[in-house]
Amino acid sequence: MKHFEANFDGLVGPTHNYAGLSFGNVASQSNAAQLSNPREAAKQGLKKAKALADMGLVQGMLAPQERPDIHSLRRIGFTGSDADVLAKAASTAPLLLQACTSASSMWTANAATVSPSADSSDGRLHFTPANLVDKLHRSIEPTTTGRILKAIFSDSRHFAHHTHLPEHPTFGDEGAANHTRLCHQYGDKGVEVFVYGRSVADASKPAPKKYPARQTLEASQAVARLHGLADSHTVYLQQNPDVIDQGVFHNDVIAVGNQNVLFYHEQAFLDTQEKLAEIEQKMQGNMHFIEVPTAKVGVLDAVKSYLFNTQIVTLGDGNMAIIAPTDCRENPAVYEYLNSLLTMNTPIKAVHYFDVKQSMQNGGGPACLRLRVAMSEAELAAVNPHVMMNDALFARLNQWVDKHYRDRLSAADLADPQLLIESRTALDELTQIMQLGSVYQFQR
Ligand SMILES: N=C(N)NCCC[C@H](NC(=O)CCC(=O)O)C(=O)O
Repeated sequence: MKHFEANFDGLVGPTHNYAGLSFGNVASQSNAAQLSNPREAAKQGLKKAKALADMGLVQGMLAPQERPDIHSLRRIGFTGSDADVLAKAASTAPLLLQACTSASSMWTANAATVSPSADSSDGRLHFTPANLVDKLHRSIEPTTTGRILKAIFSDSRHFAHHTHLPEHPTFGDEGAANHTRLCHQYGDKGVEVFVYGRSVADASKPAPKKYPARQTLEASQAVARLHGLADSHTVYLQQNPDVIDQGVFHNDVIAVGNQNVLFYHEQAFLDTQEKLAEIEQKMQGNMHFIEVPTAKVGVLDAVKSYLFNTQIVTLGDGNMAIIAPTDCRENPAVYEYLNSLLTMNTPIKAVHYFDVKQSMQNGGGPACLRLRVAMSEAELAAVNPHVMMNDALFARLNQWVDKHYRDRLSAADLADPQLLIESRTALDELTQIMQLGSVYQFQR
């Protein structure tokens, strides 16, 4: 049977805005209070997703979440009509309103950790939504994320869904952004590499000093247990705390893997040589480790351009291509590196550039926008077909965006009760397009 890796991209929601909510994420902080363009953001994302589908890859879309999240605002004591709740939150606690209005669920690399059936002990594909406890605006995502995933991967003979980990800093979990599944062929049992920023139990491990380490070792281990992964095929790797302090808030800002390729920055990890040897041994050889030296691309250039927040995809002919943000083409050192990479005799033979600047300004590159699900043809046949990208869905979603999305949003607009109505109207229609059922609180 044929196996492949599908990408499920997050559809950008109607409240996409720049609120500067992510301490430690340089782009989010430096673009705070800029005007955003939700319509353009959604269209940039759709264009990238469609281009991958056109390359012959299996591509799906994940629905955005309900924002402003009136239910969270009510839970913290704002009362009255929906418009009253918005007005009171805006005047007394604008930060809380911003947190409850972020479209951050668009970065589906943080939606969940996914283990393919070849890796799990029960032969099913496993999903654990990430609790995202490090950031208030993201910590309100996992329940709805779980519902959306269940509405798409509903067949329990193929798919197993877990509840997100306990909402405590011990289990800080950022999902697939800190997880890379390596393999030879997609249907083979792979090696799942979990990259953590700190350990709660082991104080001897170093931790960053300036910015938070969002992912803990304890969370990674819990997910591996839930998914029934074998120790012989699992590797725990610590991220270099110094690079977290330079703005590498997720591992996928400094490393990316696909099949037997691991593409990473020289400074990405701790104990690099020892850990790469463990990966090589667990993969039983034939790995391509592509290390980018600091002398060629510094950490700051990597963070600015998102060289490692690229997608590495395997095309029909077996060759790999890199899906990069146009920011990589605009950075001379990075562009030169990517051009030289194509001559280096690795499986990567092409680079394709996409403009996802609306997302980039919040620290989300091409790889943040997608959740990878390696699966078989039989598993794909069990997926809700109405979320899969094709000409018809692309046209339908573009029309839907044109109909419902604004082309500018400022901080002041977040309190506009009309924005809430527009957002709910759009999402209600989207659940029909994607046949998701009532996944949103306002529909229940
Ligand atoms: N690297 C991956 N996989 N994802 C990127 C997530 C970016 C997101 N930005 C934000 O949430 C900014 C929102 C704001 O400031 O308005 C975050 O920091 O969690």
